[in-house]
Amino acid sequence: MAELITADMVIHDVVTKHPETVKVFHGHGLPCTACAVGSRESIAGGARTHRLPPEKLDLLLKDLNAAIKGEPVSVAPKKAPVGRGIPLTMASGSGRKIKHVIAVMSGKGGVGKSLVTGLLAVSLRRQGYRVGVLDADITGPSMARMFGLSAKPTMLPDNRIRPVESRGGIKVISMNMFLGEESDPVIWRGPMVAKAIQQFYSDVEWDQLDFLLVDLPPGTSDAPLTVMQAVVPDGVVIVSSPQLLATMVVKKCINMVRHLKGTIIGVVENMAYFETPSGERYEIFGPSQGAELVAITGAPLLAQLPIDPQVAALCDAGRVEEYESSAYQLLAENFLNTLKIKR
Ligand SMILES: Nc1ncnc2c1ncn2[C@@H]1O[C@H](COP(=O)(O)OP(=O)(O)OP(=O)(O)O)[C@@H](O)[C@H]1O
Repeated sequence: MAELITADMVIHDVVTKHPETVKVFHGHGLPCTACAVGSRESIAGGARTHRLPPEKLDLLLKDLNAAIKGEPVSVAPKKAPVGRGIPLTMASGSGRKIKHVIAVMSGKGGVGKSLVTGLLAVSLRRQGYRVGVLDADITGPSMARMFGLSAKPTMLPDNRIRPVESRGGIKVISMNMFLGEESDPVIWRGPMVAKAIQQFYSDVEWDQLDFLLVDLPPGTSDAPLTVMQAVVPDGVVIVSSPQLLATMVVKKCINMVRHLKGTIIGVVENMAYFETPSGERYEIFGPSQGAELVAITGAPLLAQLPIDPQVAALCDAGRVEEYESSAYQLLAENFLNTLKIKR
């Protein structure tokens, strides 16, 4: 028997499973599928928000159930607004194949988002999790280089894309993999960038993953907005450095996540100190701002990472997976504890 759509179901789950219902929602005056809130809102909640009387809610449910059976509906199925948060469906997805989509963000450039993304992926993979990395920094991608990947992604039937797998088994997709030369520039306006990110998420055959880590470019404009509204991550990790300026700009990013009703699962303070071989610590970029970040976000400090020339050298050489560090192990442990994940 076909599944029945009921008022308590989450809009995101309904449209993910039945994309044909997007137009029905919209036809009934509920633009929730184009809003980040729709990812957590029930149908009844959406109806309340948009002041739909009970009899109209009943009619909406009747039409939704008719639509999934291919039967006629009572409203003209309007075209839904695109690109403003309709949760994207995964490639060939019957149900959700990725358990956790986590965005790594910072308002400020160069604080080490990519490094944190890469090393968190490595630590999780070492613990046996199935991990993917989506490099959403379309114009300044770094993931292919960090993992030493020069192969091109394979095109599958139906124009889907198979990501490139690292030596350690991490699935990676990055714009550089599609360029003739690594140094070729990507000179695109915002909508093109947004489209590429959407394709990296929905047209890539990620298969079953425990974690898809999304490395975002700095700032609060097109790319982070696309990820927050269209991909709708389950959580966001904020990366900062102790510099006051970085912290100030990072606050903008925290406010953006809040504004879009995202969940900050933790903060990471990178470049927190430098430790000499004899164990002396120097706070090169000033005293830690970790406590302030915790106070602002209400989320735990997942790690304070040292400046380590070795990690920079390994990233440049495409050998990030060879890096060993207790600080990153702790980052992964705290991350998993925060999410309360068991293998
Ligand atoms: N803790 C660290 N120790 C040593 N080098 C680091 C550390 N963190 C980052 N780096 C180096 O600093 C540079 C910038 O780091 P990264 O690319 O990760 O920053 P980002 O925030 O992703 O930058 P962008 O704003 O360009 O996206 C890289 O060369 C990286 O290897």
